[in-house]
Amino acid sequence: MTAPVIGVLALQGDVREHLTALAAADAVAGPVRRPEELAEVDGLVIPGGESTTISKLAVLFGLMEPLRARVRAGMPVYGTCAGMIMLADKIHDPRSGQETVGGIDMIVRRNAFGRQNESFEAAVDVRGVPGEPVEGVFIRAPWVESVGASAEVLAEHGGHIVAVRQGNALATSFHPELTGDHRVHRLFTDMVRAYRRGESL
Ligand SMILES: NC(=O)CC[C@H](N)C(=O)O
Repeated sequence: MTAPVIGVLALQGDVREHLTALAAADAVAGPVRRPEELAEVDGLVIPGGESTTISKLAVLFGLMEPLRARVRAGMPVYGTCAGMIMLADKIHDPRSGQETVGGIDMIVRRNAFGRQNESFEAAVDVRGVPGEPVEGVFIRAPWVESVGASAEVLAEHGGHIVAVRQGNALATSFHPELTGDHRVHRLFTDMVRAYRRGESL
């Protein structure tokens, strides 16, 4: 079977790092900015960045509804940090009025680990990633306050949930695309390969 085609939502954020990591995990990777580009990919990464900006631009570019539709229809999607926030059915701070794509029954708290200058790295054991713990890079990172019954917690740090999967949707508070360790991207590309084979996720 040919390599899976995986898009990176390229509205704002660390798009290039994800493109590199996906290519290293044997996917054909390209940026997605328009609904027609979204229609052509087998899976999508939503990068880290600023989730309020990504959300506003997704609405502006006419991508929010197509994104929701494809995630609902089963397309594999992986969100890091701001991308994790985009995949949350609910954001903790209801004042924000920030729209999300949703897909994971979880409540996410933005900037929960503190400000930019409180960013840190920590070893994180991620279920489904074989071998050594993953080096987790946390940059103004969210954590997950709570998950619903259908969401599976894959990792915790300091008593807080930092990685979650629900069927076709995967999310991490941290940024594996910044470390040169592509095991989490490999986990995701394996999900995309399974989806292309018609397996249910
Ligand atoms: N590194 C990141 O993606 C930070 C996420 C950012 N704090 C947000 O709320 O969007």
